[in-house]
Amino acid sequence: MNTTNTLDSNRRELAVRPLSTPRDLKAEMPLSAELTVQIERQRQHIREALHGQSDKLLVITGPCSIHDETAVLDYGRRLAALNEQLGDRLLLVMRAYVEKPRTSIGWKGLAYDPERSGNGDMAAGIRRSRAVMLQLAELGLPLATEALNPLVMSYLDDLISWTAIGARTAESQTHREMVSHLPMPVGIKNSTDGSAANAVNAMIAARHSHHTLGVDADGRLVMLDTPGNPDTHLVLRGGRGITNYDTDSIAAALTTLQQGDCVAKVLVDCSHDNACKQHDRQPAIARDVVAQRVAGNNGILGLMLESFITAGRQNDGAELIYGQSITDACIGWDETERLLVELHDMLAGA
Ligand SMILES: O=C[C@H](O)[C@H](O)COP(=O)(O)O
Ligand SMILES: C=C(OP(=O)(O)O)C(=O)O
Repeated sequence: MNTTNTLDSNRRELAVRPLSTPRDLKAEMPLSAELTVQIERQRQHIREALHGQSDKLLVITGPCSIHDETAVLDYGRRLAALNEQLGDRLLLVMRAYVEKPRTSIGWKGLAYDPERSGNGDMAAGIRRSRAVMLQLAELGLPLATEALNPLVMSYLDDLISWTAIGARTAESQTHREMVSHLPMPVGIKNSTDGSAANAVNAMIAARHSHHTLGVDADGRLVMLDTPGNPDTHLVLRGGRGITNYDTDSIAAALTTLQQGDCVAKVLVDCSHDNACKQHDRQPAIARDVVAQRVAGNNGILGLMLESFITAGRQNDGAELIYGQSITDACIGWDETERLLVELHDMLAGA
């Protein structure tokens, strides 16, 4: 599978490296019958929170990106243990992000370049992504990821309970068509300029059926008739340095959603522009959002945290600090644990 063909092109040399089909990789690393049931149940729990049939607060937490599977599994074990204690009020979902959208260029994630050498190796990257997600799911955790390349998602979709469409892709027709056939709830982020309009248009587009081009499980080009996805919601992540988690911004977002006849629920991303890219602002934002919810704002579905074992971020290199992000800065585990316990206590007053 690591053959490299060089094809002639009128314009430039194109290297083509064949990959396993989604069917073959899934057969090599299959979900057990128990895991299949677990993941469908976890998706259903999120749908219930989304459609007001459960009052659990959805909390999506975990590293900005996966670069070290050992540290990510360590985080997953800690989160799974905490879930035992907090799962009656919090619906904890772990971020398992293997694709990173970049503002311009940069490491694009485990699925693309698992050794971070710059050479890329998607055969190994997608295999390692599926392997680590499978191990995380076996800990009993529901998983969240960002769907960036629809073909990457076709290797991983059965493992995921919640998917994000990022700020940079919410306006893309390809992504909207993909959401319309993803089998799980999907959060769509406001654009990097802070506007929610693209995300709301994406929700409207994604709940409809589409005729589009796709690739089937055996890698054949096919035309897809998608069913439409009724389980989408808005994610507020701020934009251009301006936050949008305050009561007025959330009220405005809920009005925009109602005008588009969309599910009037928002999830607040406490990181990114809401934290002005300062990871240690996240806890105060999370407390503020949960206080709004406890005060009666049921339009708040939940929140997202960028969190890992060691706080902060580091540049990639030979000697890396264990459990620290090499993409966006995260809060550390001790603070995450304290915060989640505190949010759980706050919800006792809801
Ligand atoms: O969440 C991660 C980053 O904010 C996103 O991937 C963009 O990163 P960049 O601006 O460093 O490219
Ligand atoms: C890239 C991310 O977010 P955004 O699309 O909001 O920048 C992320 O959550 O990793």
